Amino acid sequence: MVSVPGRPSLGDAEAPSSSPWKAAAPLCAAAVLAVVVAWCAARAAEWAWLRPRRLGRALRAQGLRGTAYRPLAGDAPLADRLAREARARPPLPPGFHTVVPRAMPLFHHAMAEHGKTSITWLGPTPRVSVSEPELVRQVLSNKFGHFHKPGFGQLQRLLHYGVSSHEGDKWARHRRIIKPAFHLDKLKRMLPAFAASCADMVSRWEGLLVAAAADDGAAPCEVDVWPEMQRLTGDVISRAAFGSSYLQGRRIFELQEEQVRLAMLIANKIHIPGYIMLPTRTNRRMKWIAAEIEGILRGMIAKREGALREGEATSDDLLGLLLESNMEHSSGGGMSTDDVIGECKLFYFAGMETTSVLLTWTILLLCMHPDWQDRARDEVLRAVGAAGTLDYDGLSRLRIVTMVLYEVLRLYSPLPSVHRRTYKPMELGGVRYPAGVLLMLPLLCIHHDKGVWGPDADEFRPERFADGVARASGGDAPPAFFAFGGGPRTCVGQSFALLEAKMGLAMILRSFAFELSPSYSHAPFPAPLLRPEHGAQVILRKLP
Ligand code: HEM
Repeated sequence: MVSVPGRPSLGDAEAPSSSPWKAAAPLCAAAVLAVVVAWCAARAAEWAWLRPRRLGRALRAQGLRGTAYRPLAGDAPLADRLAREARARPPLPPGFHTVVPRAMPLFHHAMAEHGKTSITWLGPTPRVSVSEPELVRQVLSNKFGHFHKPGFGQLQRLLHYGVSSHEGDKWARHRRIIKPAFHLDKLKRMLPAFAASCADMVSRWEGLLVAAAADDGAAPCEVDVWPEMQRLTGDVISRAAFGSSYLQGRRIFELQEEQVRLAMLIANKIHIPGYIMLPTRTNRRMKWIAAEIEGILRGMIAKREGALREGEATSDDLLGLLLESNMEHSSGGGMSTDDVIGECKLFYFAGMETTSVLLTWTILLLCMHPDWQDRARDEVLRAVGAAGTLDYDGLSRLRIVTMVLYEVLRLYSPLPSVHRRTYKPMELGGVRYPAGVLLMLPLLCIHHDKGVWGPDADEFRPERFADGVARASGGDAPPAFFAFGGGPRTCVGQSFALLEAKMGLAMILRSFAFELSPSYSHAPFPAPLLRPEHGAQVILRKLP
């Protein structure tokens, strides 16, 4: 650049005009940042504090009352005391199953104090628990589209994202495509897969008994049936979902098991917005597993779709049936590959732990009620013999086993509660709810309600199901049995679960006798399914 002495150079001339901008730039950036921070803080305050308070005020104005368990508001001692009392309860008197105060102490307390529709605060957000069966039925039927499932966080999306998370048209489309895969005719064809998994378990237990006998000459041995049932139902769903690709299915199952363990580790931090995005070791591992599972499923789906296009018959497994149904619906808008992956992941989550919880409590209750164990075993031996094949006809003859399973589902409902959020302002049971209220339907409490089930509601009495579910709660009232939910979103896999449970129980009953081990301690704990907190130790004996 040429500069003439005494005159400012071009560079000098430019300098004064650009310098105010240069000086202002950091100020502008700081101002923008301050606005963004203030906006985020206002949004966070609105969602985390102001909005819940407004909802609480609106509910109280409607006459609803409740109990708050807000540690910061000095309510912690009450919550602590209830939780302590629930855990320190003495052993149950034989025949009685007072599960609710132990498994849901806070809601039990709120309902005892404030009635069947009451509010509970676990933090600033009010939850309304509704336990009048007629109102629960109205919420689940969702006739006017007033209710949605509560929002699903990023963690849940990582674990599974299928029909249970969708709403509106997307939910209806997925449900239409999935439903045929669970049709009874299709389930009948999956029975050999169920039988193979049960036979593996029985021979494993026989091996344990042989080893125990070799050790000290005494034949019985102790088994914790909780992990055993998890293994069984994981195996069943791997075979039923992926047929010949069963080994890949098992790999998915193992990966998902690890994912659930990791999810439990971070469960108490997940309400922090964006927490799952942080590059912590657990988060990175979670994402790696999600990508690995997706990779395996994508490969399987591509192979099966290719075979379908070539006109090859699908196999009788859930994935094959799902793809077949998807192809039939493709003209009216089928599911994308990502959707199919989401549904496959959901089958594990929805189907595995629920059924293992049911089978575990069934074995424990049959230990506590040996007369029913004998009656159920006699029935199995009469219906199918000690070594006969357990086919669909044989399983449908098992009346006592079915009654036992329903009674266990009532007393120890695997899903103790389900949730809904009001989507629009609406009225329910004479109370006007604004949009955005979280409703908790405590299925377990309803199943133990003496006003509904009679004074023996806490007793194990399978004979109440002798005339079917519809008449079990007595009188002409519609059934107050919600173990599989209700309305259009009722469990799509309930026939699958019941067939699997009948098969598993029948195979165990005809090979083994069982009683509670002295090391067992009774502690139903919702985490979030109702599992035995300290395991389910039983003493097994091989039947002659
Ligand atoms: C004892 C076993 C089971 C119990 C107690 C159970 C319970 C339930 C309940 C209560 C719901 C309704 C949730 C709500 O309304 O928010 C549900 C939904 C669902 N269940 Fe099950 N379930 C069991 C087994 C299974 C199995 C074996 C499968 C599949 C393999 C399955 C798949 C599903 C699916 C996909 C949904 C969502 C349905 C929808 O939103 O449209 N479940 N289950």
